[in-house]
Amino acid sequence: MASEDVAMANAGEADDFEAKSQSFLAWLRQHGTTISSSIELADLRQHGAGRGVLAKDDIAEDEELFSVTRASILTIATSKLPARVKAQIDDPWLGLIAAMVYEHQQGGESSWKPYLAVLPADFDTLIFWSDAELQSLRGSAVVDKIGKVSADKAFNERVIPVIRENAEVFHADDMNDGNLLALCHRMGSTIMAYAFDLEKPSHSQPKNEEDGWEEDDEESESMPKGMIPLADMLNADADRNNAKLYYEEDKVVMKSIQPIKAGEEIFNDYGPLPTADVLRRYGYVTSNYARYDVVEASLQSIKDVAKEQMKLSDQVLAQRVRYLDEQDVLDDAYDISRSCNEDVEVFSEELCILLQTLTLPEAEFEKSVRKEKLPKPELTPPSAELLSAVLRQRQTVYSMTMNPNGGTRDDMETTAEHKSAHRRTMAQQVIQGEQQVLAEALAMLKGMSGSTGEKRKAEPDTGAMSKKQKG
Ligand SMILES: C[S@@+](CC[C@H](N)C(=O)[O-])C[C@H]1O[C@@H](n2cnc3c(N)ncnc32)[C@H](O)[C@@H]1O
Repeated sequence: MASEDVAMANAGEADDFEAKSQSFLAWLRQHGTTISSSIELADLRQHGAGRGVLAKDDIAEDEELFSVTRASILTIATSKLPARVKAQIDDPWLGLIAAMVYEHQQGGESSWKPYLAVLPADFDTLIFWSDAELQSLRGSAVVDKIGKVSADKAFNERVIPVIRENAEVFHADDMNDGNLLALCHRMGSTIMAYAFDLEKPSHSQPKNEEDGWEEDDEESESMPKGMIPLADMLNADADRNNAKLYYEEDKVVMKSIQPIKAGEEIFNDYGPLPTADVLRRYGYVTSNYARYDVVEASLQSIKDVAKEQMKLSDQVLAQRVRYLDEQDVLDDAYDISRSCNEDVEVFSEELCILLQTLTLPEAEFEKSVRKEKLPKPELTPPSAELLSAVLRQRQTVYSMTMNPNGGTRDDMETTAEHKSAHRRTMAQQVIQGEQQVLAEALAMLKGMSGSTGEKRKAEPDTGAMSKKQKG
């Protein structure tokens, strides 16, 4: 939504918004939260960013901004959900969903009521998009990562039956399965955008100190999850991250990691996410994350183009792919990154090995197999040409329904129409970002292959390398 629309839509609840913030702050203090007098919880709806935390005074590096007691973090362990019900759900993420559904259903009886009142009830995360809205993201691999089907299966099979079985505990007697599923979606999306993976106190150091980013998905899935009041009121900005959460024995502490000027916003670190994933997980887009944008090239698309371009028989293609699988270097899909992203290669080593393997002359491939060696992770002219063809084909898959007015029209009347238009505008930004990735990658490949776009026969390895591999 444009900021005026957000302001208009929110005008009616202005007082309510502020009253909720105040009662949340009072609740935090009652529960042992300490808050530096140099920061404030602010209304950033004019900027389309809900609540956020601002510096009121200049803040030095490594200054404590606030601390939250472990007991006020909402987890499956701290929730008042009866132990016998907790024992029925053994997954950290589903457990927290059940705990949040329980606390939400307790209404005024919940110890977290003033906190739950500042959490959103409405989301723009992709799980809530209609099929028509998702069409505007066609081409982006993010559409296949939403996971609605598997989430619904988990809710329907592992959470809702537990709620039904304990309907009295959950005050869910008069709720049908549709209402319960909607509540699971709401809590699941809240967790995705707000929850933290809780580290053990003994670490007493920032999340994943090694590189400052979040741990990978697999590691993250098994960690206990918790909703940390106030810590989750920090917005994010890939370019201006200035705060970090530290885990101590009986509290968590947010500290500045660089000097912050009075009036500046305090940002937490959401990780090096492509714009598409910021939209999927957090329901908004910003150009700040564009340097992390990627385009996925699937193994299948590479095989299809190789078959056509290199004139490989099915048998040869299968033999080469099998060899890479046996060597454990085969992926289902390969990310193409941007050269301005210093953290990764534009073309990964695994992708280069695949392309090399597919373009090697037969005798060289057989030699590699005999010696049990993989081709070097380099881009030779033939492999650069193969990749160019893959990426040119990839360009054609994207949704082409660009809206020159940025999604909004004068004749839009309902909130639903505005919401849908806003979502399509965000989708456009994702698609444009991915097309930029493709355009840059193709320009780089042109330099490597000297390609005119015409097909060339496979040539022996001449050792051309991608920009970053050289460095
Ligand atoms: C952890 S919460 C941060 C607090 C949130 N603004 C609120 O009012 O509750 C994450 C959510 O904040 C919003 N958000 C975070 N960073 C943002 C930004 N830079 N611009 C706009 N919205 C942002 C997104 O809606 C996201 O899902």
